[in-house]
Amino acid sequence: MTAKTLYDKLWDDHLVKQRDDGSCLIYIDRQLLHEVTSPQAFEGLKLAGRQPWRLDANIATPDHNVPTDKEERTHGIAGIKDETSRIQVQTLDDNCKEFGVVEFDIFDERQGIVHVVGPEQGLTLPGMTVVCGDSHTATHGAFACLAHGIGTSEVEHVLATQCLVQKKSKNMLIRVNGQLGAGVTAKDVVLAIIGKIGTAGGTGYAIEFGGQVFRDMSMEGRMTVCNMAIEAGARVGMVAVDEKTIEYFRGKPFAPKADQWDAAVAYWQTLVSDDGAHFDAIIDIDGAAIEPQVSWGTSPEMVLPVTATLPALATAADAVQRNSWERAYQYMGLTPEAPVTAIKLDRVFIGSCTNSRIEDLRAAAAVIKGRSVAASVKQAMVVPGSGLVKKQAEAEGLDKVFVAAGFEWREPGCSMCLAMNADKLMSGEHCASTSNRNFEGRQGNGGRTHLVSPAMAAAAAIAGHFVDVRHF
Ligand SMILES: CC(C)[C@H](C(=O)O)[C@@H](O)C(=O)O
Ligand code: SF4
Repeated sequence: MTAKTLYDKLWDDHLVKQRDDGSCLIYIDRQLLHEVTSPQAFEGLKLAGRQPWRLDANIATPDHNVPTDKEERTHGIAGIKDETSRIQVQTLDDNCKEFGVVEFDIFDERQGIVHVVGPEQGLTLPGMTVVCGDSHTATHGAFACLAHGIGTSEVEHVLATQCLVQKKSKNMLIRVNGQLGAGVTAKDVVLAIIGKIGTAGGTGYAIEFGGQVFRDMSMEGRMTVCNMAIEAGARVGMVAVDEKTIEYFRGKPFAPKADQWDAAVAYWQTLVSDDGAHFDAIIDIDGAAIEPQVSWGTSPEMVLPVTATLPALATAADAVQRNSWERAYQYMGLTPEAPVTAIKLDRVFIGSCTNSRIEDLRAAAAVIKGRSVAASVKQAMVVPGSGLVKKQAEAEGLDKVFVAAGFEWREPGCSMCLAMNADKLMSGEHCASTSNRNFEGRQGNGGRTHLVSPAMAAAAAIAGHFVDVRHF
């Protein structure tokens, strides 16, 4: 039997049909739905007079447009001020009721960002194909799933047929060897990877993250890394199953129970790349050399260790890079060769599907405890990824740590990760953000995003500028 990669196994286990031109039909086990990319899909079903092919494979929750302000939130959908946002969330509610799709609605404590909610509920399980009309679906690959984002017409296709037309990607292995230093987290690992391979480095590949650093990493950390596989150009990021993966799902509401649990675990344990499996590309990185990272520009690959100075234009690899750096400097209002630690912050955002899980909030709170947000920082906010993360954090008293330091403690949603709700940057403002995208206007028109880990964002909030959290 030929040795297979994890990706090959997941692919082969779901392949329904392959055509001569290489296009394939794969079976989809789970579809997650949110309010932004599902309305036309449901509309398409209605027009064609179709029903979902396998209703219980779908699950929905509103996340992008929901207000995170406590007072606004008490009014439910009616509390959403922006009309388009309100209609989207209402439409998701209506469609779920009409078709019978289970929805964690705005009042449900299980509501949250789809990529936080899926694993938390055990709706995402090892070995599944998971899709969502959302590019950060790669997050679920942390559980050895074949998970990727799809477009709205594909959302409709999956609703109607439970299948998807796909072409197989090539296999890439990114190994981060050795051990991370203290204060260096999963977010720093993935930013360092993107800094090295670039935002096109993974194009055409399904990336498996391997090596000691990922074996040592928590499931939350693995999700953070896979979440940003898309920012490295790949649609898919994965980590092989180990004991941690299996333990994560024990007792989760939608995870298999009793006899089915043992059978599932037996299958899950096969979800690793075989010895000698062929990878089309292998990249090795020394984990010990990774420092806390800060993005300085308008692409995740414009990223540096916190100890660095911003690049001189003369060091650009070519004219294309020089131009993009020049433009980024202009947009970000920064000067070449200035130290990263000289970047001052107007706002701090701890949240998003990259870093809003309990471990992220604990890491931020550990830095913040007993300290206060700098007077020069206009707003610092913590937005838990789901109602259950919020509840857990409150049970641990983390909310009190945040509030005592001057942070706002918000309701779950995508929030300031993207300017689709009331949480936005003003033009020219610099934000230390634990999210995953930093292109122009991402967090609000003219807003300037710096991608960092929760611990680095927390330290920046206290200091008012970036600081090396390892010595803070
Ligand atoms: C709105 C949605 C389609 C989008 C995505 O696909 O990723 C959003 O979640 C994002 O992060 O930009
Ligand atoms: S938190 Fe941000 S990246 Fe994640 S799904 Fe929401 S908008 Fe997209």
